[in-house]
Amino acid sequence: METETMIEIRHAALVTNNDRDEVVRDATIQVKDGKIAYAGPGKDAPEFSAERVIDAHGNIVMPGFANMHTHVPMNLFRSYADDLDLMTWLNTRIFPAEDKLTKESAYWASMAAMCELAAAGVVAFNEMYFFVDSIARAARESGLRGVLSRAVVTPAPGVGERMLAESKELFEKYNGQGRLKVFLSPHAQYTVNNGMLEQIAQMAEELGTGVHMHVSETRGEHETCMKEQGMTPIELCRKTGLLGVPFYAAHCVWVSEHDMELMAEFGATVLSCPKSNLKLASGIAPLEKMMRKGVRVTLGTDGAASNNKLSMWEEMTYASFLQKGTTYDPKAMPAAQTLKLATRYGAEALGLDSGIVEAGKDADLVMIDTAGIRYTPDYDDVSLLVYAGSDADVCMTMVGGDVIYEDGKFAFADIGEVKAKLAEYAEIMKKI
Ligand SMILES: N[C@@H](CCSC[C@H]1O[C@@H](n2cnc3c(=O)[nH]cnc32)[C@H](O)[C@@H]1O)C(=O)O
Ligand SMILES: [Zn+2]
Repeated sequence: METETMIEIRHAALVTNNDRDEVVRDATIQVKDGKIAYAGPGKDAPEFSAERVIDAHGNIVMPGFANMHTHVPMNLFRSYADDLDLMTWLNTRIFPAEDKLTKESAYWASMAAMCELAAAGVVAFNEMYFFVDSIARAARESGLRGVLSRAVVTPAPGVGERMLAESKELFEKYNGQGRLKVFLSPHAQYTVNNGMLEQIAQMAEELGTGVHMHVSETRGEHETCMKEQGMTPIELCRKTGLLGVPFYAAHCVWVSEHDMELMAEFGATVLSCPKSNLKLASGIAPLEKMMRKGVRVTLGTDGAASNNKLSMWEEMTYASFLQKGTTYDPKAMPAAQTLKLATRYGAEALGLDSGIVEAGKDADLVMIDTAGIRYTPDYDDVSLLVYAGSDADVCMTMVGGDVIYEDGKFAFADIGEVKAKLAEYAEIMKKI
């Protein structure tokens, strides 16, 4: 990867994403050693001996997205199984296809996802899957920040223990290496027994790491858990100790008032995937209510087989509009708050030092090309981004000061090769 240590971006419209939601016109952003050295009015910028100057000529610079729930190798399964509910989708189509995955195919599918994420302005992703070595390899090559986790399931005695041991090895191998971190991951309440949930909570406590889990995704999950365990999945997470460690709960569509209070009390993070929840007909998560109760809410896409795009732009639109539409309150999830859910709140939840564009932060930035007709006229840049923006507008993605994507080109991948590999592996899936 070609890297310059000192880059200066001039004449940008800077969406800082700070507490005051400041937008700075004709801004200069100076990047040195992976960090933002200066971000503010161009006229006040200090002298800077840049190795590269980017003339942003009015383009928007904003913090990159944190995609908080992904299964990146599932890029191989896009359009493979549509129009099914979660359980039918998993049991009849996805699990059999996953049996045919290999280290190599999982790597190339992850590479495809890295390209899709980088080109759409994502700087960090929070991942749950298996073939974690393949994912780590793709993530490292891409330069994206990745929080990886090995999903644990307990279909038969001994299986979960083996997967948990593997999770610990992965933690030792990758956590804190470069831009990678490692969490633990019970797949879901309906695939993991209570004893294993307790073991995972204990190990997370010992390792000092987080836990990423699918929680209360469907009505069936909620009802079965109530019937069999006499409590909700979130209440079970408290009972087994999972809420006592940094806890990252994907979906949370079927949550009770008490669940929301528990999540607020324990500081859990909700990873909402509004599009995936709609496509699998799981429902709509009550984000507005959760936020009013003090729960930290962030956004993710889920995998390419249930979305079917890894677009944080679309998640922002769906998240905001669904809350407005279901609460009958147009003030619900306004643009600036929605942008924070998709960027800063995720970065903060993952312990990253980005999500705001200001001096001292890591330079995890994206540049938005404002030449398109949708950016004219320009009354409000944040509104334009959230309500009118899209993947295609991203013209540059920078992580830790490294430009990993620019004007259709990837610093880390030959897109033709990635596409050819996926086409080849798809032939195997077609035979199932
Ligand atoms: N069965 C694997 C471990 C599971 S990886 C994570 C799993 O989550 C599945 N998955 C993807 N999206 C969702 C979702 O929205 N809800 C529940 N599971 C999902 C995905 O297909 C994958 O099987 C093994 O043998 O090691
Ligand atoms: Zn998922």
